[in-house]
Amino acid sequence: MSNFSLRNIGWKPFFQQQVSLEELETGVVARVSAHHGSQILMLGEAGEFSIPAQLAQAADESAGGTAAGEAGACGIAVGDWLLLDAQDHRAIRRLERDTLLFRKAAGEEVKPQVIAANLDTIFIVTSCNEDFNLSRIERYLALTLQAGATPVVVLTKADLCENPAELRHQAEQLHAGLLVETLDARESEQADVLKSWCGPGQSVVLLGSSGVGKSTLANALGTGQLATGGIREKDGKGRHTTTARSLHLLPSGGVLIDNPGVRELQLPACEEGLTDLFEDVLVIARNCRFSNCSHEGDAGCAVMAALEAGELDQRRFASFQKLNAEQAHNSRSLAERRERDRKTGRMYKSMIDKKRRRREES
Ligand SMILES: Nc1nc2c(ncn2[C@@H]2O[C@H](COP(=O)(O)OP(=O)(O)OP(=O)(O)O)[C@@H](O)[C@H]2O)c(=O)[nH]1
Ligand SMILES: [Zn+2]
Repeated sequence: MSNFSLRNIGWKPFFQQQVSLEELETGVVARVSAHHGSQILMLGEAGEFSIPAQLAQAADESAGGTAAGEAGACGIAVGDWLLLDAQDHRAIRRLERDTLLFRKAAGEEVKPQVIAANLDTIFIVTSCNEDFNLSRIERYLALTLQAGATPVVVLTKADLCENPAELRHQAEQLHAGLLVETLDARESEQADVLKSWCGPGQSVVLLGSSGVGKSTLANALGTGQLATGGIREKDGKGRHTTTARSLHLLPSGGVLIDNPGVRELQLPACEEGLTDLFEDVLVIARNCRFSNCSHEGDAGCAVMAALEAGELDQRRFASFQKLNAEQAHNSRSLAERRERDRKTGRMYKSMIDKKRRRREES
C-alpha cells in the first residue's frame, strides 16, 4: 500500500477548517482522483481505493452551500474532497469547494459541465505559432476567473517564433496583472518557471487546444517521474482495481489534474468571470447615456466613441460582445430549462397526488 501525505494531494487549511477533530477520529478525508462509471477512485493518506459513485453522489447532495458560480453544476468532480467513514468508506460529506472549473456541456443542451474542482492555478496553454489567438485566450480567461482560480498564460513553441516577446506583451494586456510565460516546452529547464505554481498543497491543470504542448509540459513538470499508475488496491467489495487516475503527483509537491480533452469550448453562465475580464470595457460603458446601451449605434454611446478615438481596441470589443452574447444565451437557456424542469416536476407531482387521492377515496 502506498502512502501519500494529504498535503501532496492538495490538502490546504481551507479544507482543514471544514473538518472537526471529532470527525477526523471516526472519518478520513480523501480526494476524488477519477470517475470510472459506477465507481469513483479516491486518493487518501492510505493510498488509492474506490467507492460506489452512488454513495459519493449522496454526499454531494448533502453538501449544501454551493460556491459562487456553481449554478446548476453539481455532481462529484475530480479534485473534490470527501469526508468518509473510516470503517466502510461511506461518504459522509463533500467538502466545500475552493474553486470550480466548468464549461457548457458539448452539444445542444445548455448544461454546465464540471471539469475539475479545487484548482489553484489554471495554465492556459497556447503556442506562439498558428494557435496564437487573443480572443481564444480571453475565452479561457473568462472560465478561469469564473472558477476562482489564478490564470497563467503559457505560450509554447517560442522557438518557432520570430518575436515571442511581442506576443507575450499582447497577452499581458488581456487582464490586469496577468502572468504570461513564453517557452520551449521541450526544454525542461524552461518549463521550470511553471514549478513555482506547483508546490505542496497546490493543484493545477493545463488547458488548451490539441497540439499546443500540454503533454510535453506535463512531462516537464514530472508527471512521469513518480510512478504511481497501476496501483492495485482493494475496493469496497474486496476487488482489485488498477484504473488510471486523473490526479498526478508532481515531484515539486503539487498535483496536476488531467482535463478531458476540451474540443468545443462554449461558455457556460459566467457573468462574473466576464465582468472581471472585461473591466476596462465596462468602465468605459459606464459613461454610455443609456444603462442598457447595446454599444451598436445607440445615441451617446461611450464605447463607440472610445473605438473611434482608438482608445479601445476593435478586437477586444468584438470579443467582449461575442462572449457576453454567448454567456447570456447560455444562462438564459439554463434558466428556461430550470423553469421547465420545475413545471414538469410540479405536473408529475400533481398527477401522483391526484392518483393517490383517487385511491384513498375508493
Ligand atoms: N518546437 C516546439 N515543439 C513543441 C513545443 N511544445 C510541444 N511541441 C511539440 O508539439 C507536438 C504536440 O505536443 P503535445 O505535448 O503532444 O501537445 P498536446 O497539447 O498534449 O496535444 P493533445 O494531446 O492533442 O491535446 C509534439 O510533437 C511536441 O514535441 C515547443 O515549445 N516547441
Ligand atoms: Zn454604449
